[in-house]
Amino acid sequence: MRAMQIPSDHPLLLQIVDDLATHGWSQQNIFLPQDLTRALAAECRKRAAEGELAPAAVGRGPSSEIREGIRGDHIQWIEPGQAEVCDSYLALMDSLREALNRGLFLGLEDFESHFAMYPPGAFYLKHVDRFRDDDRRMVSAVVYLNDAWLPEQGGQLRMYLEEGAQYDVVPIGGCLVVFLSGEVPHEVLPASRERLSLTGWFRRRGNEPF
Ligand SMILES: O=C(O)CCC(=O)C(=O)O
Ligand SMILES: [Fe+2]
Repeated sequence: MRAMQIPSDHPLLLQIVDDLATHGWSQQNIFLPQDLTRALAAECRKRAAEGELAPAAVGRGPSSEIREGIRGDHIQWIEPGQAEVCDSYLALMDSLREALNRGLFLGLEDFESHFAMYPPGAFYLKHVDRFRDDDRRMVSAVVYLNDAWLPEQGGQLRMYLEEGAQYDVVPIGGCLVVFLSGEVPHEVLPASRERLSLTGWFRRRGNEPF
């Protein structure tokens, strides 16, 4: 798979920056190239088959716990150097990080991300992506890895926007959704089929002294 670095002034990235600045979120239906989407989906399925995905926890640190009544996805955190396809994804997200820093002066320093697999019927109740005791997450970015998804199969990402508005994203392969982590409550609706994605967060530096 080709390395996916693209210039941080690519029109698609500038569009995302502009959307975030004007309304706090952006949806790009054709973001990941089809071959990369397929390869990432295969990598996610392989890891699931090998038992590497684990039920996701709610919260952070010692108080985090598995609560399927809140979220029912299985995840695995991604590290650089594990797989070429994942490195291609990380390179693409790094270009987006640079574009966000250039356009919005967010001071984003790193990116953490995981594969997520929602079995049929699994959901993630309404939440925001920032922890009470850790506000480093600034921008959330989700890419979907599902072939030929139909709206009637469910699994939408529902975002709660200003003035009571709601917006649903159908998790179609190759689509990217980006939003301000602390400002957009959202939920994942249950689906009638397995739902695959990569979810990540751009983070700024913490407030530790020195
Ligand atoms: O998969 C999605 O559409 C969103 C997942 C999500 O909200 C999360 O992992 O925090
Ligand atoms: Fe979330």
